[in-house]
Amino acid sequence: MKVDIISIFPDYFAPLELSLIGKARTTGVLQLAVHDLRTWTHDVHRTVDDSPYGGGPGMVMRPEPWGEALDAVAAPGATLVVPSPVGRPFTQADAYELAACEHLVFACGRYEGIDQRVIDDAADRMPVREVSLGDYVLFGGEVAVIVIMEAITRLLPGVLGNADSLTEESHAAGLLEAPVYTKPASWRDRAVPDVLRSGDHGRIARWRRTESLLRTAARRPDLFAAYPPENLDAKDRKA
Ligand SMILES: Nc1ccccc1-c1cnco1
Repeated sequence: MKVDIISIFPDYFAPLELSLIGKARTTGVLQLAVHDLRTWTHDVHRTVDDSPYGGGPGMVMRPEPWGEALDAVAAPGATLVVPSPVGRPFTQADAYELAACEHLVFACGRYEGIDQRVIDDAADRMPVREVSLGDYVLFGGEVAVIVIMEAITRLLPGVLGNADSLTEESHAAGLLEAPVYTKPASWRDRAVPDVLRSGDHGRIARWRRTESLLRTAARRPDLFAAYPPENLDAKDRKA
C-alpha cells in the first residue's frame, strides 16, 4: 500500500517510523511519504492561509498550494482522505475499506479548514472521504492521520503476528471485547475468573461471548443497531 501525507507539520509523523508501522515500511508492506504543503507555495513567506470570505474568526487554508500539491501527489487511482470535524465518523469498517486501497493521500487541514473548492476539485477526479474521529475539536488533522494510519496498517497482510487477533478484538466482530486477564491468578486479592482457568474451551468461549454482549449493552448499545441479528444466535438468548 502506498500512502502520501500532506501537512504543514511533516515532523508530526515521526511516530509512523516506530513499532509495527515502522516495520511495515521496512518490509515494504507500506510505502509512506510525508510532504510539506509549503513546498507548493511560491511567495517569500510561503503562505498557506488567508482570511475567510464572509468574515468570521481564524484563517482558511488557501486553495492554490493544495491544488498543486494534490496534482503532484495524488496519482490516478488514489483515494483522498481528509480528517475533518465535519466528516463521517471513522469506523473499523472504514479501516478495512481504506486498507484495501492501493494508494491513499491524506490532506491535513489546519486553522478553520481547507477552502471547500479543494475538496470539490479533487472529487472531480478521485474518491474523497472526509472522516471524523469524534465530536471534539483538534488543532489539525495530523493526529487523526496517525490514528487512522495505525487502524489501517494493522490490517495489512503480515503486520500483526497473530492474525487471530483481528477476529477477536473489539469492533472486529461488531461488539466490544470481553475482559482480558493474565498471570498472576490472584493480584491484590482479585482473582481471575475461574472459567478462564478451567481449560474448558467451549465454556470459556460462552463466557467471553456473554461478557462481550453485557459489556456492549452497558457501554455501547448503539453497536447492536448495526449488528446483524442472525449473529445473535440462540445460545446468546439463553445466556
Ligand atoms: N477537529 C479537527 C480539525 C482539523 C482536522 C480534523 C479534525 C477532527 C477530526 N476528527 C475530529 O476532529
